[in-house]
Amino acid sequence: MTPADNTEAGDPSSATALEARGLGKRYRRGWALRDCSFRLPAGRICGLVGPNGAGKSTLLGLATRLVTPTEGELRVFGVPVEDPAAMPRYAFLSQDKPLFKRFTVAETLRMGAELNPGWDMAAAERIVRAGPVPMDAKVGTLSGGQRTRVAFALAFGKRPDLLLLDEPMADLDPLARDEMSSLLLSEAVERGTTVVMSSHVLAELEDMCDYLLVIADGRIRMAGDTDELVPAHALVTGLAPDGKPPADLTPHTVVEFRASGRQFRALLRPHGPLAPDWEVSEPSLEEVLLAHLRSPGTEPLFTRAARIEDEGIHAA
Ligand SMILES: Nc1ncnc2c1ncn2[C@@H]1O[C@H](COP(=O)(O)OP(=O)(O)OP(=O)(O)O)[C@@H](O)[C@H]1O
Repeated sequence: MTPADNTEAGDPSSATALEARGLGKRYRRGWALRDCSFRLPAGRICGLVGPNGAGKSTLLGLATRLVTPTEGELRVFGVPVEDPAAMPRYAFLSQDKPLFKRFTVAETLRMGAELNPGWDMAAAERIVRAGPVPMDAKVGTLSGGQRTRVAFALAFGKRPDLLLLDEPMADLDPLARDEMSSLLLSEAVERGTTVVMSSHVLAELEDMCDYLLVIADGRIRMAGDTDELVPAHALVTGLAPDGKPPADLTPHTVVEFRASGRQFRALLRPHGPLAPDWEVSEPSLEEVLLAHLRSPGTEPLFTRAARIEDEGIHAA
């Protein structure tokens, strides 16, 4: 797909917000991200999940030009990320949310207006006022949660088509977290903004995200629509008298196997009928994620929407 195909298409929902091909970043210590190929369709709320050091911030850094790739390419709405034309399309909220402490909230928003041609002051003020955060307060005097709200206002005021968030809710109390997630969802849905949000809170991802990128050891392990990824798995329990995986499991991709006493419990991707004497249920998103995070060696799984052709990746 050419950039023109992607950005000029009448239906924005048919566009691709992010597309990575063979993307990789190597530091002196080794690869932080490797062989990263995926597609994120526009308009999705995408959770970026993985253990500490998996490569999530590196991927967000590559998407915002804070990190230079060692290999491969990344496109934002069809435009190579290094092309200045990509910059107005996205906003980034980093973990440390850098803001000028001596500026008041109002001055911070005015700075946003001056730096961003498409600035939407009404939207930025609405987000701040819902706090409530006093407009004349210096940023340095605000609580962590209030600062997060101002940072969100700065990001949304830019009216980005793609919003990249690195653990945005980490410093919020449960109430503020709930409030900011609703705000994030309603603002994103209203404008069709694509969101990529890294988080360690699996319940948060389950509530908010309709798309997932799961990373472990610098590689994409699972990518695609949540409502296809989860049903591609089954949670089965059955008899394993010797504590070993029974032969009936062989045709299936076993993500995780646990034996206790004479019973086993396995999370698997079925390939064909399951043994009739097993008890089978559909796992929750959290169960699927935990099993994959505990078993990073499992064959990667990509749904059709996430898959980059000819990369030898198995579709769900
Ligand atoms: N500037 C850097 N120089 C050297 N190594 C780095 C640098 N930034 C990241 N790394 C390494 O790259 C790997 C991926 O780090 P990254 O910060 O992307 O992980 P993460 O998934 O965001 O982790 P966390 O959940 O802890 O924030 C880690 O091994 C990290 O030590």
